[in-house]
Amino acid sequence: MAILQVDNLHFSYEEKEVLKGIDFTINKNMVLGIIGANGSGKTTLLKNISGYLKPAAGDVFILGKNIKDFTIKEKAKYIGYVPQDIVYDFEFSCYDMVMMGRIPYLKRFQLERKEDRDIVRECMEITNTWQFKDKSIKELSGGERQRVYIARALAQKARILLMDEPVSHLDIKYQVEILSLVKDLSLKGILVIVVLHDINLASQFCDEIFIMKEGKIIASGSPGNVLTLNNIKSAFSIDVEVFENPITHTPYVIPSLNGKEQLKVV
Ligand SMILES: Nc1ncnc2c1ncn2[C@@H]1O[C@H](COP(=O)(O)OP(=O)(O)OP(=O)(O)O)[C@@H](O)[C@H]1O
Repeated sequence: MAILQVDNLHFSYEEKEVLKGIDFTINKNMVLGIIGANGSGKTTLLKNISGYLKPAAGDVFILGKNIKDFTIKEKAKYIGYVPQDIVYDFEFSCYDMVMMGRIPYLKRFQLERKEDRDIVRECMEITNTWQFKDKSIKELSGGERQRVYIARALAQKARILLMDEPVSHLDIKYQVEILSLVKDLSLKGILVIVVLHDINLASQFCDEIFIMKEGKIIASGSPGNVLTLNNIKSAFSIDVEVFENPITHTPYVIPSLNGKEQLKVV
C-alpha cells in the first residue's frame, strides 16, 4: 500500500488556481525534496497534503485512507508539520511547545506521562534545543525557533513529516545537522517531504526531488535525473552550470553568468 498518494489535486485561493492537477504516489520512506520558484505552489501543496487546506478537487490518501476521513488527533499521529518560521504572540516555554507534539497521544484532561516527558527530552536533545527548555519561544532567534518546531514535529512521532523551508534560517552547521537528522529519520521509517530553496542542499540530501512550476510538477526523480540545465531553466528562468558534487556525486548547480559582465565594485 502506498504511504502517500495524491490524485489529481486542484486548489484555488478564491479566483486564482494555485495547484493544477498534482498526481504522485510514494511507496517507500525517503527524503523527498520539493523545489520551485517563489509562488509555484510548494507551501500550498504541503498544506493540502496535511489536510490544513481542502482541495477544490482530487484526493490525498495516507496508507490507503483518505485524509478527509481522519480525525484531527489521528491526522496528527500520521502527519507532522514544520511550518515556515512563525513567531507566536504568547509566552510558551520551548519545553511546553515541544510537549504540544504529544497532545494527540493524551486523553482529554490527561496529564503528560513519563513516556511523554522522555520523548520530549529526546527530541529536544537531538535537535540541540534542550538548552532552551525554560526559555520563551519568543526569545529565540529564527534558527533556534525552527529547531524547536522540528523537535515538536518529532515528538508527534508522525509517519510523514512535512517541512516547509526548515533550514532557511539556519546557519550552515545547523543546515547540515538538521538535514542529516532528516535523512536519518527517513532511514528509520519516516517519509519526509521537505520544501527547500537551496537546490544544492536538495541535491545533496534528497533521495528524490519534485520541481514545481505554476502549480504543476514538471519533473520528478533522483537529483541526477531532475537537476538538469533544461529543468532548472524552465522552473527558475535562469541559466545555470551543472557540475558534479565531488562528495555526493549528485549535481552541483551554480548560476551561469551567461555572458553578462560581473558588477565591478570600486
Ligand atoms: N492565503 C493566501 N491567499 C491568497 N493567495 C495566496 C495565499 N497563500 C498563497 N497564495 C498565492 O498562491 C501562490 C502559491 O503560493 P505558495 O505559498 O504555495 O508558493 P511557494 O511555492 O511556497 O512560494 P515561496 O517559494 O515564495 O514560499 C502564490 O501566488 C501566492 O501569492
